[in-house]
Amino acid sequence: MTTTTAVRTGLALSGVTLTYPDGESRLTALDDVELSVAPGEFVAVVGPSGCGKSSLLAVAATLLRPDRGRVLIDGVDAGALGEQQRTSLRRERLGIVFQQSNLLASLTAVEQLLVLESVRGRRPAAARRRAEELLESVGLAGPKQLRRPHQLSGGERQRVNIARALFGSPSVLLVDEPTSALDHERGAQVVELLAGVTRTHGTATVMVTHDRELLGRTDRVLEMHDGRLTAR
Ligand SMILES: Nc1ncnc2c1ncn2[C@@H]1O[C@H](COP(=O)(O)OP(=O)(O)OP(=O)(O)O)[C@@H](O)[C@H]1O
Repeated sequence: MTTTTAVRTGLALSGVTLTYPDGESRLTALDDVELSVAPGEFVAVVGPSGCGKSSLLAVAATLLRPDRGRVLIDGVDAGALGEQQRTSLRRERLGIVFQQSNLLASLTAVEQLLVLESVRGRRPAAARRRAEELLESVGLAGPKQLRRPHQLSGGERQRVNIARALFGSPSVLLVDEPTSALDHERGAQVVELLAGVTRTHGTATVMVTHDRELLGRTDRVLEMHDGRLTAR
């Protein structure tokens, strides 16, 4: 099955509950979570350590199956899909930016974007052009595109991460603590960039953070406490 025909409607979680084994009992990491993010909307989720933010992203990314509830990506119910179809859904519809910039040490910035290209089957020259344009759009132009991760700053590496997440034209962008390794000014620039790409690429963007000073550029802020999500 291919999911490419689905219309872009963004991300919707309804009644999502996730538990982990915890000795004899189970720990509830997500408790009846409702979340709906439209295309072009930038939503922040804040909350203390251990409240369930990473679990929320993992479920939204279809990497973890919830005990109960539904996860819809562009209206496609991830729970109804087999493993292979979920992998396709993820590849075609989701962009994920992790906390650590998990770039491959031996590859240049432009190669980080192209590394998955053989899977997608775009023509090499067109793919390279797109990679260069995307890197430029996140503020990495010219020779910096040919640098390896250790030759880039933390903020620049995070920009490569964001460009890489956008490479497959995702409709949902999931971002985990993108500023945790950055000082305030660079963190603010990365959030500004995420606000910009949300508009220009029309992604339904969810950013998890504990840095409350960076929330001014988001459309909506949700609070997470003990696995429960509420509007602020
Ligand atoms: N694989 C696991 N097995 C058991 N319990 C887990 C597992 N992963 C997370 N937890 C627990 O689930 C709860 C939510 O964890 P989660 O990592 O989602 O929180 P978080 O808000 O992302 O925390 P942080 O801000 O510290 O990264 C915590 O109590 C955590 O200890």
